[in-house]
Amino acid sequence: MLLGQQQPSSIKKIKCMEPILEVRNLTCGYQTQPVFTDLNLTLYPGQLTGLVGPSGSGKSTLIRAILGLVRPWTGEIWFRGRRLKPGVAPSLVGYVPQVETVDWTFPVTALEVVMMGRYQKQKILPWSSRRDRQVARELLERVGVAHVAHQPIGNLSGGQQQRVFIARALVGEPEIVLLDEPTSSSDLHVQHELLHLLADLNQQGLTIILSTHDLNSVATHLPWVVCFNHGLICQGQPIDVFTPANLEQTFGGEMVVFYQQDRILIASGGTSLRHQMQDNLPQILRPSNSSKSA
Ligand SMILES: Nc1ncnc2c1ncn2[C@@H]1O[C@H](COP(=O)(O)OP(=O)(O)OP(=O)(O)O)[C@@H](O)[C@H]1O
Repeated sequence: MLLGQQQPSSIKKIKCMEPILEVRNLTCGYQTQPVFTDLNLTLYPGQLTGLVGPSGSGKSTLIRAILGLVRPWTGEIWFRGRRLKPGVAPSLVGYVPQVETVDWTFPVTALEVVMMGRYQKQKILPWSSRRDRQVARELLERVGVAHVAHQPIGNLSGGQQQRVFIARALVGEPEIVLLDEPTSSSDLHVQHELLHLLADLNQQGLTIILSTHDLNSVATHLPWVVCFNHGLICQGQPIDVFTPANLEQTFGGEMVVFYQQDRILIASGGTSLRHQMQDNLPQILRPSNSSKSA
C-alpha cells in the first residue's frame, strides 16, 4: 500500500487544482556547462513526490534553483501563481539539506538548530524568546524527537538529525518542503520511519519533494515519482513509471523490475538476472512489451 494522500482518484483531484510549483523552460548549469536545458515540470498541492535519477543528473541543482541558491541561466520558476525572483530564497518553501553537507561538529543543540531556522526565516535577531523556544520544541515534538531537544546535534543518530532538520524546515510554516536525499545515509528501518513521517506531514497538507537514489523506497512508499537525468524522463505513479525501459533511460543500465500485486522490487542485474528470475518466478516479472513512458 502506498503512503501519502495520493491514491489514483485523488491524483486526478489534485490535478484539477492550481499548480503549487511550475518550472518553465528552465536551464541551469555551472560555468559554461549546462546541467539541464529547457526543463518543464509542474507539481500540485498535496503531492508527495520522489525525484529519482543517477548521481550527477542534476537533482540537487533543480532543488537549489527552486530555493534560489542556483541562479537559472534562462527560464522561470513559479510558486502559487507568482514568479520567483531568480536567486532569491522563496518564503513558504522549506529545505532539508543532504546530511553530508552539514557540519555536525558545530556545537549546537537540536533545539538551537530548529531556532536557527526561525531566525533565518523571520529575519529576527539571533537570540531566542520564550515563544521561539516553544515553537521549536513543538516542532521537535511533531517530528518525534522532542526528547533530544537539549542534546548536541552531533551526538544524535542519523535518523534523529534528519528529523531535527525537518523540524527546522517547518519553522516558517512552509507549503512545500524540498528534501535532498534524506534517506541516503540511513539504514532501511530509519528510511522506512522517515518516509512514514513524511507521509504523515503530507497527510497534514504539506507538499513534499524528495530526491533519492533509492528506487525501492520510492516504489514502496511514494505515490508519485519523477525520473530525472539532465532533464525530465517521465513522471507518474511508480507502478506505471518504473518499467525497465524508463529505468534504463534514466539510469543508463539494464534493471529488472519484479511485480507482485501492488508491490514493485527493482534490481540492477541485467539480462542474466532477468533470465534467472524468469525461469524461477515468471509470474512476477512484468512482460517487457508492457513498458511505457508515463
Ligand atoms: N557548485 C558546482 N560547481 C560546478 N559544478 C557543479 C556544482 N554543483 C554540481 N555541479 C555539477 O553539476 C552536475 C549535477 O550535479 P547535482 O549535484 O545537481 O546532481 P545530483 O543528481 O544531485 O547528484 P547526487 O545524486 O550525486 O547528489 C554534476 O556534474 C556536478 O558535478
